[in-house]
Amino acid sequence: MKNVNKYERQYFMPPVCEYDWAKKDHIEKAPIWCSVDLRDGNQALIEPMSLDEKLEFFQMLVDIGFKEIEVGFPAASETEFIFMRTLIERDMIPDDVTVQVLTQAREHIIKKTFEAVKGAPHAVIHLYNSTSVAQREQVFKKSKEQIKQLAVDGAELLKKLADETEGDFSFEYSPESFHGTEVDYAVEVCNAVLDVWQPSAQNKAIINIPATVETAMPHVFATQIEYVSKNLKYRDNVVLSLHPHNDRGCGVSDAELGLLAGADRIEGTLFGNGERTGNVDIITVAMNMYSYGIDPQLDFSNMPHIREVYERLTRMQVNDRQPYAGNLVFSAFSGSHQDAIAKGMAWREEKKLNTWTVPYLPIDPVDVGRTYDSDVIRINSQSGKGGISYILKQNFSISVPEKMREEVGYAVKQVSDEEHKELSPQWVYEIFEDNYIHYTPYFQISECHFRQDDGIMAEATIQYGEKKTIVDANGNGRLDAISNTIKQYFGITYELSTYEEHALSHGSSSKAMAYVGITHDGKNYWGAGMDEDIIKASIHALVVAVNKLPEMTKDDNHQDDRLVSMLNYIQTNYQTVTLENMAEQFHLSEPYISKYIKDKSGKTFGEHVAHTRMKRAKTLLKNGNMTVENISYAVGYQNVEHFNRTFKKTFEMTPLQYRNLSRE
Ligand SMILES: CC(=O)SCCNC(=O)CCNC(=O)[C@H](O)C(C)(C)COP(=O)(O)OP(=O)(O)OC[C@H]1O[C@@H](n2cnc3c(N)ncnc32)[C@H](O)[C@@H]1OP(=O)(O)O
Ligand SMILES: CC(C)C(=O)C(=O)O
Repeated sequence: MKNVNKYERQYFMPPVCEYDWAKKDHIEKAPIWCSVDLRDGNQALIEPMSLDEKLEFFQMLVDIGFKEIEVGFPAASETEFIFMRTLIERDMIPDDVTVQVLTQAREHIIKKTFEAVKGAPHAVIHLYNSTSVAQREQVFKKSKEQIKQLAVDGAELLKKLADETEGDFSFEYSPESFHGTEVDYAVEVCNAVLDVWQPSAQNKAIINIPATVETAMPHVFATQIEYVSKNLKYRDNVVLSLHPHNDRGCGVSDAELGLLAGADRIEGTLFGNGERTGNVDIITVAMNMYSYGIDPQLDFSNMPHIREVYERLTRMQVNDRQPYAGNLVFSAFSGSHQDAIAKGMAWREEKKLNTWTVPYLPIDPVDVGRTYDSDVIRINSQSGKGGISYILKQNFSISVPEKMREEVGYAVKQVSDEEHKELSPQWVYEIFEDNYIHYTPYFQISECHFRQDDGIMAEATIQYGEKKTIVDANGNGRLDAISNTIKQYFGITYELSTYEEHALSHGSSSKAMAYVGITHDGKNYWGAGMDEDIIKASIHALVVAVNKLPEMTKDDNHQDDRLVSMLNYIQTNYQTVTLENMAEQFHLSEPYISKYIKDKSGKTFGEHVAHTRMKRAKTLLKNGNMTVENISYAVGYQNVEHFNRTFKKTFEMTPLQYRNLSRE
């Protein structure tokens, strides 16, 4: 950065530096909050708010619990003036709320301001003038004495007009551009203004220290504020207020350290709207206190609503990472965070904790109107088994067995990695379903009967392609007996290593969920089943797991190499495959291929093609960036109607219904 020599520090340390503020480790109580959204926030908008918009915003501030609201700069524009008049004339200011208006230290502006506040039940008239070296020299071209006199003249006029105007008024003074002002001089000007106003216990004055342009580090600001607090006259009758901006990105720290240093009041805005980088974000300061167990006396429990109103009326956008309010601020995508959150939530439930200690979540998202389901654990390629299992459990009541989680995790992550997409809970569920429930089996058990006979005797109908064989075997339980029929029939070995089941309470269904893990050659293979009948669910899970054994996919006796090649050919060429080009590829006749596939796999050539195309179409639909027509062509259907019908038949819904479901 070659221009660095152009810059030098633009702030002053106080003549005496004390650091009592540094000995305090927390803020003890909520300050007086003053929202300046309708003034400082509004003056910084590309398009300032209209009268109706200001009225709606005002109401929201009242609902949040603000007791002091700077409603505008009435001398600035007709809208500002009328807004103030409307609040008074329509009696819209609640008894416990004080409105505040800003004015420069110029006679005609002050007079116009008093016209605006005439009849106010109670209003603060906020006077400001810049005291900084730069503005004394460059803007006002006045000496220190003359600038002080400008403030004093303004203060006197305020006092005079307040006496003459109907209504109840108190005063605030800001030495604007405080950071560019010698600290003792700023205090001198404030004290001169206070000498005019003579604040009392019944009629306190507000001295507001603005970090108009934030040029100092927060600890410097705190040290300055401690000096101001200790050197202001009438201190007991003065409310010391801060008005931090955020040019260095430290507005919140300025406010917090300034409160430790003796300030009583904070002026700021929602979401930090305001000039340039904005004013201090009151939500963050308040919620930081909340996270320490201090009631901020402001209600942000419906943050999504506050955010919606704010975005609509200001036409600003709340950043995804905005503390306590952004879309992503409670979301964990990464595996270790998700794992810790899921365990922390389980711990909390198990121990019935009242205090919040869940790792990675500074506050309970529910307290600001967010939900665990859609906000906290979100799945992409950075996610892990803990988070993925949490999603399946929270959204679909699927409790993946501990030992199965890693494999499920990798299956889900892989899809996100390949698609470069976040996966919705519905998508995660479908991956689980495709891999463990709807896994296309080479064999099935189409029927089975049990009888008590030295343990359990199972009689299973094993269906392989068109062929059905009834096999008997004993076992020490029903699943074990069925497993033995399979082992016996196929001549394979494996160990039934995990079996878990639970009821599925999701939605209106009352199904049972079963998970089976088998071990073969030191490797685990998993399947899951869902059925009203728990034994059917268990058998299904077992059959899926066994179908995944390498023996079942490689052994010539059971899995024809030629069939595998044909099915692979269909999978790879699903867009264009026909019996004709398969016949050419395999040097066989079309009718032969057709019959061969049906006999060996139990499904027709057309069903295999449609199934593969539909699976691909489903992925493309979920990606959301292609039209249904284009997807239809992409997966090999020239006729969109035909595509729609096939999709509906396969998934019992139209492509559009599916797309909408995936977005939810
Ligand atoms: C840091 C802050 O946010 S301060 C608040 C800033 N907000 C706004 O300015 C928004 C509303 N402002 C306005 O609508 C207009 O500026 C008005 C109506 C207040 C004044 O309008 P105008 O007089 O037409 O213009 P402008 O603001 O440029 O006036 C500048 C003059 O005011 C003087 N001035 C500026 N601020 C002050 C002040 N606080 N006290 C006394 N004089 C001041 C300037 O020195 C300059 O004086 P000059 O005429 O001798 O050169
Ligand atoms: C008028 C004052 C308080 C102000 O807005 C500022 O200095 O930022």
